Amino acid sequence: MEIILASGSPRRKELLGAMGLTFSVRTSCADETIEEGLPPFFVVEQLSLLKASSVASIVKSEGKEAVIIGADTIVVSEGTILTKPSDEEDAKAILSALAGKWHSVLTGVTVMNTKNAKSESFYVETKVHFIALTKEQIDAYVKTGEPMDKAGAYGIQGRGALFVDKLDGDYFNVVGLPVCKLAQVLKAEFDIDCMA
Ligand SMILES: Cc1cn([C@H]2C[C@H](O)[C@@H](COP(=O)(O)OP(=O)(O)OP(=O)(O)O)O2)c(=O)[nH]c1=O
Repeated sequence: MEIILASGSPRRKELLGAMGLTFSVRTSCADETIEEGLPPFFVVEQLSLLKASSVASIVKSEGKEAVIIGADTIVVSEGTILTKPSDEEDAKAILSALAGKWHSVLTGVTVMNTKNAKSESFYVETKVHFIALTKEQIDAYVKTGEPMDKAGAYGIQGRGALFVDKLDGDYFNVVGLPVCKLAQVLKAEFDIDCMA
């Protein structure tokens, strides 16, 4: 069965590749608007489901079958959901809110088999702590452009690593894909064994 990653994220492509799987990539055109007041874990699971379903309909309309993987990552700071910054000012405001505190990074994942309509959604939470940051440090980081396509306005895999002094959970979950949990779900529910 063909495996399709329903994501335009280069990080997710790299991580799924590192799991040893052969797959293709199709970008979803799902509407990622977040309804107010929903619990963050529900939001990420729903968005991952939307992304996977959107690609599943295209695959089905082409008369093909596949196992589709969709994912979504958000940052939660003091109960507020932070997605990608809308502009540089927003990125600065987000980073100021994260500085000197703990926040959570949640990635929701949906795996869907179009052949039998089996679908599994789950999420993984990683807690991340930032050191205190000065306005100058935040401005300099935003100038690099790194924050603009990332939830929470930082990339732990890049210069954003300089802000992180503590982490509790799966590092890869922060980068966009909880590879260990995903491998377990693929094996248990979809008979796809990454370790074979
Ligand atoms: C916190 C953090 C997020 N991110 C990224 C992971 C995700 O790509 C992105 C969150 O946006 P998403 O909407 O989850 O994903 P995306 O728009 O990049 O890709 P697609 O919807 O097509 O799957 O933030 C990092 O790369 N490093 C980090 O440290």
